Amino acid sequence: MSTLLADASIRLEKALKYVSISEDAIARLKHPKTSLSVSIPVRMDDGSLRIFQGYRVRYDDTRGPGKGGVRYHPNVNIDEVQSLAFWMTFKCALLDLPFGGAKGGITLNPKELSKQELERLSRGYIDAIADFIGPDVDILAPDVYTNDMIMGWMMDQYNIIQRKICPAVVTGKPLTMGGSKGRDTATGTGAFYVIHSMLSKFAQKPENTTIAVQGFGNAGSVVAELLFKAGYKVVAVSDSMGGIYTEKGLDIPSLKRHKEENKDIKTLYCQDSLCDMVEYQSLSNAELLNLNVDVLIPAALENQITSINAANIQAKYIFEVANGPITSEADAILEQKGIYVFPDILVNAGGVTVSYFEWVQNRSGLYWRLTEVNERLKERMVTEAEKVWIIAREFDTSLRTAAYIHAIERLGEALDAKGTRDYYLNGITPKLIKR
Ligand SMILES: NC(=O)C1=CN([C@@H]2O[C@H](COP(=O)(O)OP(=O)(O)OC[C@H]3O[C@@H](n4cnc5c(N)ncnc54)[C@H](O)[C@@H]3O)[C@@H](O)[C@H]2O)C=CC1
Ligand SMILES: O=C(O)CCC(=O)C(=O)O
Repeated sequence: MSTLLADASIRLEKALKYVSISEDAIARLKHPKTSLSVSIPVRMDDGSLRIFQGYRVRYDDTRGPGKGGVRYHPNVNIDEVQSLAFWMTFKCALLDLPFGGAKGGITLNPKELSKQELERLSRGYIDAIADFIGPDVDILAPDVYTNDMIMGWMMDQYNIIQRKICPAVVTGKPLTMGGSKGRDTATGTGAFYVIHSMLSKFAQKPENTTIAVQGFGNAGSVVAELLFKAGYKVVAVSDSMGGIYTEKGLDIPSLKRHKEENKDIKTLYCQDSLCDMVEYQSLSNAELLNLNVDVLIPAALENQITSINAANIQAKYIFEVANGPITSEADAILEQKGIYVFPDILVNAGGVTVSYFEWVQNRSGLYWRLTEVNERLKERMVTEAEKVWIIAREFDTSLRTAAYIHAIERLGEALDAKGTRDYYLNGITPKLIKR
């Protein structure tokens, strides 16, 4: 069984065949630059001491400081964090953001901790990694089961250690602490811009388009709501407890409100978890993936579509809002079936793009209106999606390979421009591999 990072690297290998890039740059792109593993002691509310395992990986920082979220989840491990940092590297290059790729995580189920325990843990994480982060070094942000409140604690802890105010060390903060308008909805909004513009290429009209969304958190619920408002028929959504389906289309704003009140999404339509089988059906996360819909949006976790279930997918288009929801083996099966897969490093890049805007605003001290943030976001997302589309047609590759080609060209150029000390010492020039 290959690791997640090994599987992620297969995408890099595929794209390398089409790109002029030096052997040195390729060698450097295959390994994370820094992988930090820390233990975080936390005093629990009952007086006991619990040690949590945390990570921060900086995969590459050639194009700028490391950038990436922090995940709190029971399955967090070093392989997952390295893969997520790998994806961040290519995502930032694809969107032409002046950042490298990084990611962090803590292995825990945050639902089992009190708010006070969560705050002590978040501050403890910053104590453990403070020497390895900073506005010009590596910048944090939210990811699965982390949010603006946690980002606020992290920024405050970093300020305490530095004895100065450093808002640009963390993005996705509360607005009152220097957060950007629109960061809370940026991942879903960016995904909506890509989906809407790409579906128009297939003359896919919103009112005739059925959509299923797996994952109803920060990313999934926002994209589902925007698609609903644009007239698309969102027929199924799910969260970690399972999902709900109706042929006539769900009322997404009501579902969102229901979920915000900490309720199971199924209970809006079903008194218990067993639904009235005529109009609404409850379904598992696995069943949602197999629905006969036009568009499938995985917006939860990685490895959801694998060699085991890829043959059952019926959607015509998949937009990856989650990071890494499809394995490389499944990619091949979906390609054979003629399914268009729009890759994570493009589709979910709205989050980091507005994080970049937040970092810029923190450093300039001048804050933007929401319309300004969203206009700039749309312009970047649609422009880079269009470039990916053109590259895929030019080289007759999948959209994923095209996205990697586009990102690697930018990364390779930066890696070679930087050079390495041995060139200066020996006068060697890097060998280019020509396509
Ligand atoms: N938050 C952000 O800015 C960004 C998030 N992403 C990616 O989007 C995905 C979702 O992240 P967020 O929405 O931020 O997280 P979140 O913590 O806000 O929501 C996660 C959602 O997934 C659901 N979920 C958890 N396990 C599940 C399972 N096994 N099956 C189905 N649903 C499940 C949860 O119930 C929740 O609704 C992740 O892959 C993340 O890396 C990507 C780019 C940026
Ligand atoms: O906003 C950011 O800096 C990173 C968001 C993130 O973790 C991701 O795109 O996967």
